[in-house]
Amino acid sequence: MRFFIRELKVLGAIFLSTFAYTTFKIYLLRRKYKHLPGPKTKGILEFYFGHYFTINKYLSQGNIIGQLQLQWSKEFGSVYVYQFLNEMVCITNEEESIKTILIDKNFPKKENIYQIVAYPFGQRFMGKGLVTELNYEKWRQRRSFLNHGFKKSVLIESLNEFNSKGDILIEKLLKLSSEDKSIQMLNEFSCMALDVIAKIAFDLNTNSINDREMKLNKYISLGLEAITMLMNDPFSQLKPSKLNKIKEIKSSIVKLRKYSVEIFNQKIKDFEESNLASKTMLSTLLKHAKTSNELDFETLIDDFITFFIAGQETTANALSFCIFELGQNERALKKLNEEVKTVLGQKTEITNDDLNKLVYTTAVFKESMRKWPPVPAVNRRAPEDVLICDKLIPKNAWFYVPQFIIGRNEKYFPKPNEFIPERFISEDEFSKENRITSYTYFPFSLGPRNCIGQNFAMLEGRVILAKFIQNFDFELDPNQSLIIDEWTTLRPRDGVKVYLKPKF
Ligand code: HEM
Repeated sequence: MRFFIRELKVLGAIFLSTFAYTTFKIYLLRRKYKHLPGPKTKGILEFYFGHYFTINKYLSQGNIIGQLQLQWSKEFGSVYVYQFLNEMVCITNEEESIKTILIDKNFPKKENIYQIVAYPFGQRFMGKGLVTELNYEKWRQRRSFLNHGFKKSVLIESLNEFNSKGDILIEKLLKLSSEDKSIQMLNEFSCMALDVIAKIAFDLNTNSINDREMKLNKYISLGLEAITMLMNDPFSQLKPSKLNKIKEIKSSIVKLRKYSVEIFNQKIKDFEESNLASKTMLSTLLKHAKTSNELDFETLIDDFITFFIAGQETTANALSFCIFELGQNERALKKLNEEVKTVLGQKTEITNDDLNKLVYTTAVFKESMRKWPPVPAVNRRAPEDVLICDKLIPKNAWFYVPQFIIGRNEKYFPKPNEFIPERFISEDEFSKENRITSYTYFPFSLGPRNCIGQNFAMLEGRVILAKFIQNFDFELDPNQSLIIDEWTTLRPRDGVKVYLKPKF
């Protein structure tokens, strides 16, 4: 009994000292950021947890975090901070500050956030792939040899592949449209985008557009859901209500890896037989792996998975948002229809010349990424003190760099909640009222760690949007919610359901 009491005392002492230490650390943290504006915390609970409860309540009401941050931005100005558990999140919506963080200082990615992306719930997901590689030297080496394949001039050679996957999608939509049911466009775009990246990057014929059993989409979605769950609520792992979901997610990530290893091994065999003559991204990776001691098999799989995820989700969401907005904006849809009819008529093979003429189509794609940037923010850490909007931000601050919020800053984008593609057309008067620069509009991020696939996405997005408009009239199904979810990427909750009417 006496032994038990002694144990209890020791445990009590450990608990008390941990509690005192945590309290002191949080007190110091809050003091360091006291000079900065931002929503204040109330009471003892918020002293420890910051705005954790406010944020989770807000999200549970069907909102995305960007909307709350946007409200705070309007209230607290161009730079502000809020506490989230034991960290301070620093948000700025000023052009100059974006330049400082992403270009001039080129602050590194915030380690613990990208660690979640790499290993959600401890499962290797993107691992040390290009998005989540935090070792600058290793990343730089890989990025520099991969860059070539993503140059516009190189990708234009693959326009036929974008066209042919687009045609398969149109065929499928034609069939579905005869069934007199509404069609969920996000689903269809996701399958198409998966097939495009599989073919162009890895010379793989996944045919998920026509293969309902293709599981890759589901595995990827669940992995992304895991990341968002952990970012919004690091305690989700401890909540019994989430246990089944987490089990499903973990098993899905394991299956994704297993599937990737299988196809990757098959591809390696094919490539060895063809002496790595192909010019796809996969052969570039394999060639590099042969000459570099750094790149092991698991990292190759990480990159394989990374390119599937980064190349599929984002583009599919961007395209779905185009349909989402066009379905609610008759005027823009009419103009787009007219342009596509004039430039393309009934031709099926879209060339680079056609794309140059599809000015309004390009503007629609860009405007939809302004309102709904598929990647709504990137996370950086300041390894040194830095002046942002004349305010001193302390070393190690967490910068949440929000494409979503800047895209809705009235100073740069008048009528920010309206969908007005003309703001991206330099000849249009309205574009002059906007201030669109690399630092106010950056859906693909900025600086050395910007999106390697942006040319790819711009080609794919415009080809597919133009083909869709060329072939169909459509109406949004009124029986759907227009709520937007954030699963790392932004996505329409009901996937944009439409009724299609073929034009020909
Ligand atoms: C509309 C489509 C797309 C959007 C909005 C988008 C956006 C972004 C953003 C914001 C980043 C920076 C992420 C960060 O710093 O955390 C990024 C990185 C990346 N994206 Fe994209 N992306 C798109 C399409 C693509 C495509 C089609 C590919 C591949 C073919 C791709 C591959 C990548 C990769 C590999 C990175 C990491 C680059 C690096 O760190 O070196 N993305 N993308």
